[in-house]
Amino acid sequence: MEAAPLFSFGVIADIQYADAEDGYDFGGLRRRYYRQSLNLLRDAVEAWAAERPPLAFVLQLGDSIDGLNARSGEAEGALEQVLAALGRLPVPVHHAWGNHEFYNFSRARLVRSGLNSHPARDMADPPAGDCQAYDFSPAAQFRIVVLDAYDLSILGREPDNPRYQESLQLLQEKNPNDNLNSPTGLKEPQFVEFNGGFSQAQLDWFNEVLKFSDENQEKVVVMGHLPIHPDASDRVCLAWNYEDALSVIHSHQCVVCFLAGHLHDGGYCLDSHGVHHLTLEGVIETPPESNAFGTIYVYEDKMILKGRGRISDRVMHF
Ligand SMILES: Nc1ccn([C@@H]2O[C@H](COP(=O)(O)OP(=O)(O)OC[C@H](O)CO)[C@@H](O)[C@H]2O)c(=O)n1
Repeated sequence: MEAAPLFSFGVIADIQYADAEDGYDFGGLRRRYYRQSLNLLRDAVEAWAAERPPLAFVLQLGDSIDGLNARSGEAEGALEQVLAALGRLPVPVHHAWGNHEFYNFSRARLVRSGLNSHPARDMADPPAGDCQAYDFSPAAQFRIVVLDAYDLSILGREPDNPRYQESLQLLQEKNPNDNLNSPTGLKEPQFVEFNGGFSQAQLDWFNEVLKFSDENQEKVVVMGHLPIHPDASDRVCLAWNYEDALSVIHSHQCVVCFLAGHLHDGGYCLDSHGVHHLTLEGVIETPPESNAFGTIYVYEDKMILKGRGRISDRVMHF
């Protein structure tokens, strides 16, 4: 029998709840179960809450409610429902922010919402007060880093904000299409409005966290809404400057796994530096009779993912 894990945690991505009839993705091929996604979340919470020993925390990888809510004026109510479901867990939930958070809320609103899981700020944090990037240590010699993949973005900030202007300039340099959500004809197809990237300030902070972890022989799991490895994603769903994030990770020894959402079909690769990149299947495109969540059991030398529904079991050695 397997020895007891050091700790375990839940993972879930792209719930995209809305009290709306089923629809389809932009391509018209994949069904989106907007209303049912809340029931799948509740089932996930029930399964996690029953686990013994209890989980240490849950990672919610972003896009908790769908952009449809902004159009129907139901964003606050939809978020309340999702947070109430997660609130039944007796453990902390750490939230990444995705594009659908920004279709519904400004960054300023998110900072004051239940999706702000950032602990009390200290001097080592990234400079921008509205950046959802932080780290914590759930157990000796392990660290979790939450990254904000929309720190560079035209979503979530007012046009008079300098970060918005910097992001718009970069996006327009890379994407000459009239519709900035369209990747048609792009050499770097990730440069679309529904993605974003990491500011230099965030990358510098990330580098310092990983330096500390290297020096203290810690293993690090990183999470963010957008995937950063082309073999764990289609090229359209990657973070704008995914290569910069990868360079930071690869200049250190400590990172063992990068968890992301956004690509609802999911993906996985083990990269050339031994880092596991796991992109989780999205709840929103999961039929009501299935599900898409998992529990990760952490050991000294591996993580074992027990997937439910569309998410496969996986052993990730390090
Ligand atoms: N080729 C495209 C794709 C999308 N759009 C528009 O962009 C907005 C966001 O798209 P949406 O599918 O809602 O984003 P998700 O985060 O749910 O999914 C991301 C990946 O596609 C999942 O695999 C929306 O307004 C689309 O209409 C576009 O114009 N052109």
